[in-house]
Amino acid sequence: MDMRVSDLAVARGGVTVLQGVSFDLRAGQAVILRGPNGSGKTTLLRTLAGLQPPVAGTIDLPPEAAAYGAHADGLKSTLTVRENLTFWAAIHGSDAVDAALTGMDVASLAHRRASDLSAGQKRRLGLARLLVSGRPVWLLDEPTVSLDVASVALFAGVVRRHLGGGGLAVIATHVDLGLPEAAVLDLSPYRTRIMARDGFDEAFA
Ligand SMILES: Nc1ncnc2c1ncn2[C@@H]1O[C@H](COP(=O)(O)OP(=O)(O)OP(=O)(O)O)[C@@H](O)[C@H]1O
Repeated sequence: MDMRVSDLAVARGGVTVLQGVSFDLRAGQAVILRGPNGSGKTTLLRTLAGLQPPVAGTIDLPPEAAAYGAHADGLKSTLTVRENLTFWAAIHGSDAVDAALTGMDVASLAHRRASDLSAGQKRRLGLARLLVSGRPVWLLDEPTVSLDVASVALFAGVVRRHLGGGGLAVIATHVDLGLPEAAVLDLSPYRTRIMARDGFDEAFA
């Protein structure tokens, strides 16, 4: 599985925020997206995930290949941890619930309702969803928000194993994940002039 992004332009609220974004990822490779707040990282990830169309350019990636880990954890609050993963496993036709519970260290919380978890525990459960998706391309938006140092390291290990198994990852993050093997793509040069000059307040006024 390869992913090729060519000359991509993406928009939010009708305003083009990034243009001319190109990168290639092969099996086992990851890229970290960097850029200041409001520079378009989430918009780019949403576009890569097929949630919104590009303004221009191409994304060579079948939408069903990608798992999108959004800012929000997307949990079913009334279901337990195990039920949440079982729900997603059924959707993806996966039997990896136990592996996901262990992988993101939520096995001891398996019978707790998602609504009763701490922010960091919810985030770990949200990331465990990636493991049951079985999808090769992970598109992750600030995956380590709310995670403590140990959980960031755990997550880095999960990503590394995913890459080791031939997976791909595109990760927007402001923190150092401890993945030195990942390429870094600074989005600043691709910000459109209106975004770079006026900032988002003006652009969306
Ligand atoms: N729903 C929306 N409607 C209109 N504009 C939006 C919407 N959501 C975000 N924007 C604007 O689109 C631009 C890009 O936002 P985006 O969320 O992609 O940036 P980001 O790089 O992910 O930021 P952050 O680092 O703060 O998460 C920003 O100027 C933002 O204000």
